[in-house]
Amino acid sequence: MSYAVKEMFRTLQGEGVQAGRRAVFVRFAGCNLWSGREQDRATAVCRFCDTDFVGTDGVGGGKFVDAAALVAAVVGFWGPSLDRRFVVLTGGEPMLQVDDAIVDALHDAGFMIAIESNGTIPAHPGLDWVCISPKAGSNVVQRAGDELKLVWPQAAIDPVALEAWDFTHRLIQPLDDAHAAAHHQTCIDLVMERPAWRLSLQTHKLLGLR
Ligand SMILES: C[S@@+](CC[C@H](N)C(=O)[O-])C[C@H]1O[C@@H](n2cnc3c(N)ncnc32)[C@H](O)[C@@H]1O
Ligand SMILES: Nc1nc2[nH]cc(C(=O)O)c2c(=O)[nH]1
Ligand code: SF4
Ligand SMILES: [Mg+2]
Repeated sequence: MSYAVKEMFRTLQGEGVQAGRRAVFVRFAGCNLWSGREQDRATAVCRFCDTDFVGTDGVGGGKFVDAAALVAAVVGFWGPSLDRRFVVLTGGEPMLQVDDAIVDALHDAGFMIAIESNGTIPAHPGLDWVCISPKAGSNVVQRAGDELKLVWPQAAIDPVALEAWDFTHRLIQPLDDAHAAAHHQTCIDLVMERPAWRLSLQTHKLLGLR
C-alpha cells in the first residue's frame, strides 16, 4: 500500500504524558471527521481542528510508495542514533492509513510508535502508545488505551462518563480558539473537581515549536 503524508518533522512531543520527548511526527493526510476545507468546517463533525492535513505538499510530506520508503524518511528525520527512537503518527486521522506494514517496519527500525487518533477506527494492536481524543457527535469505538486526551470544553461530552473508559491516563486539553484564556480556567476548574483528570497544555505552541 502507498501512504499519503501531509508533512513530516522532528520536534518535541508537545502534548500529553509524553510531552517533552524528542519525536518524529508523521502527519497523514485526510480525516474522516472533516474534509479539511474551511467551507466545510461549520457542518463537519469535528469543527475545532487546529491542523492543515489536506494534500501531501507540506515539508517532508509526499506520497510514499511503501512502508520501507516511509520509514526511511522517518529515520532521515531522526538521524542515525538508535537511542530512544520515538515516532508519533498523527494527521488528519492516522488510522485511515496505518497498517501492519508500517507498524512492523517502524519496529524493525527500533521505534517506539505512538498514535494520536480520534478513536472512531480501532487502533492498530501493535502500537506502543495509544492516545485517543474523542470528538462530540462521533462514534468512538476505541475506548481503551494509554491516554485519553479530551479537548475541553465540548458540548455534549460528559467527562465523568468518560472516566469509565479503560485508559491509563486521562488528560484535559484546553480548546485552542479565540477564547483560549477562558478555556484554560474551565480546564483547571474541572481538574480541581475531578482529580481523575490532569491538565495537558499544547507546549509546542507556547514554545513556538512545530
Ligand atoms: C490534529 S489532531 C490529529 C489526530 C486525530 N485526528 C485526533 O483528532 O486525535 C491532534 C490532536 O490535536 C487536538 N486538537 C485539534 N484541534 C485542537 C484545538 N483547537 N485545541 C486543542 N487541541 C486540538 C486533537 O484533539 C488531537 O488530540
Ligand atoms: N510538537 C507537537 N506536538 C504534538 N502533539 C500532537 C500533535 C498533533 O498535531 O497531533 C502535535 C504537533 O502538531 N506538534
Ligand atoms: S478528528 Fe483530528 S484531524 Fe480530524 S478534524 Fe478533528 S482534530 Fe482535526
Ligand atoms: Mg498539532
